[in-house]
Amino acid sequence: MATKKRALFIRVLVQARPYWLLLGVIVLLNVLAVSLVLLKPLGLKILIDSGFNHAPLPGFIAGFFPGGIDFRTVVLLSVALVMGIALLENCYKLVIWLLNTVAGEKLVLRFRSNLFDHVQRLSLAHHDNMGTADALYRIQYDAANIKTLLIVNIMPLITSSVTLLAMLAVMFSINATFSLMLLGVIPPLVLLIRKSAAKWKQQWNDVKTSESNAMSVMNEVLGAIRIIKSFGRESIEAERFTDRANEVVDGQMRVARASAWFYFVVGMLFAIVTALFMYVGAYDIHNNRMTLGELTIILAYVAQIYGPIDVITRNISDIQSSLTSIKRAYALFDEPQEFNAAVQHVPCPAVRGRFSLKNVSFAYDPAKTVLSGINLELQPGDRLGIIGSTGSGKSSLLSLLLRFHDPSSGTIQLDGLDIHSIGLSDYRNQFAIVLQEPLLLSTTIAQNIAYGRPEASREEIVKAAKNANAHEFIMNLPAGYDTQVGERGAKLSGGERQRIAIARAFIKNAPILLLDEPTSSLDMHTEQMVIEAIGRLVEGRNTFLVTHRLDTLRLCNIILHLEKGKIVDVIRDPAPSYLEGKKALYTQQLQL
Ligand SMILES: Nc1ncnc2c1ncn2[C@@H]1O[C@H](COP(=O)(O)OP(=O)(O)OP(=O)(O)O)[C@@H](O)[C@H]1O
Repeated sequence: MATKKRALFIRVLVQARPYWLLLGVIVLLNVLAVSLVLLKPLGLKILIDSGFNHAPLPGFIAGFFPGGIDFRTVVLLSVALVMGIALLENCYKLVIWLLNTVAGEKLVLRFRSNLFDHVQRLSLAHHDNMGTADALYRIQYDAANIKTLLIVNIMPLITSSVTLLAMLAVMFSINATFSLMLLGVIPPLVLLIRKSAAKWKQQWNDVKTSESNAMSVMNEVLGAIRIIKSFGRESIEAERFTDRANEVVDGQMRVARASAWFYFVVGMLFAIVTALFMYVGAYDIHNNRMTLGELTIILAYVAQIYGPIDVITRNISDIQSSLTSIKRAYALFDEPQEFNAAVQHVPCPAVRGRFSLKNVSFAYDPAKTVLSGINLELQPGDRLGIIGSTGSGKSSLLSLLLRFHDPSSGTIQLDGLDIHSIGLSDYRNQFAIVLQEPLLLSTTIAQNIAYGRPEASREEIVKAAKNANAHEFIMNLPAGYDTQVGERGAKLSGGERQRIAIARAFIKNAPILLLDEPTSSLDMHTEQMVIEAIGRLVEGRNTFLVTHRLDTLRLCNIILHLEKGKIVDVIRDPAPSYLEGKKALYTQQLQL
């Protein structure tokens, strides 16, 4: 195993640490179960040798019958041995199967949970770049390969290796020539299995591709059925589907032919070995070099030996593909989290709200500056309205305040402390946010409102909803506060979702408020209700409000105008004429 693979394997073992004992028990049971496999033909051997040919019983059984044994007892003993071994073997299988399931599922659960937890803590820049599908695939499918590797690949590999070695050892003790002959068959058999496995894999992939081609024809046709009908193309599309479906049949036939040939060759190989052993064995028995019972054991092992060889060969190559998937899952683990645990952070002191931005610049991509040279001083209780045309950097400024991203240069201070020196979750806890598209979770209205403070009482939830002008519509819903909002709040209107988001901000009671276009997707009537609720919410809190609606700006005492990432002006306590001027400018821009 290359060094990298070995390092990865060690990482997997460390990840599996809480289950080492369980995995150890499974290995032990598997190895013990091998002795039962070996003992399987013993009953038959005793029946043949001691029942019919009057040979003495094997030493470890003879001790139980000091006075000798009659034919009837030998028969009963053989039958009892066959039954007893089968019973034990199946009990073992049952226990091992259950333990494998417990260990496998727990391994996956722990790995997935750790990975999920880690992914949530990756920077927003990472999520923006990678998207969600890739992370989802790695957590859902790649991580599950930890079970495949340890339980499906390695456990059977250990068991089969021990079984194979033990069978060869027993055979060797009975007849060295036979075991050496069998050893000679193993290398070509391994080669044959490896070559065939690679070929089958490719053929199965081809079958899957043909199947998905046939499916896509169906999908396309049923999705565009009106056009198909209007052009009268039904028969041609049916032919197109049949052509693709025929490729599936051809592919399946190729797999079937290859498998049939493989099993024919393997079957013949073992028939030749069995015939050879019978031929040589017959003379050995005739010349008293071996008993018939011993030959029976050897032939039984020959019949069983293909299983372990097959398992070992296939699993060695499957381990490679499991490790490749696990590597992808670990690659996600190795992405640095946004919070650097190595840096000592101070707890956030009680927020007074003095924000100071000094020469702050920022770029998502070094080639394009989004904010540059931002200088701003805010006093406790200030309500800052941020305006500017689309793409001017308003939301990016909020992202910097929330530490979703870090400035490329410059500093942001809160009450004299660099915000990067404050513990991240402690810092973010000082904020409540309301976005243009509020994100609700698929639980009840009450749980959504109490999201930032799950311990809130029902009275507090109702009070927050009343403050957010939401109580009335909530009470009109069939289950009131216990109504399920559906995925992302799909069962509620935009205005209702927004008021829930405002209630959520009320209940969090954070000293700093960020609002990003909270009213821009609402109709006029709803907007008025939301503005009224926001008016109550901003009282006594440091507020950053991004908006295109200049009416909403009347709630603010400072206006910051951004264009192309730079400050155009910052006006404290603007006169109504200033706002009117900005309104005129915006109307002009919109007309353009
Ligand atoms: N995650 C991102 N990655 C790269 N570029 C981004 C990202 N988010 C925004 N930008 C770019 O940064 C610039 C500023 O975007 P930002 O969203 O801050 O503007 P905005 O003033 O809030 O615009 P709008 O009013 O349309 O919401 C834009 O050019 C935008 O394309």
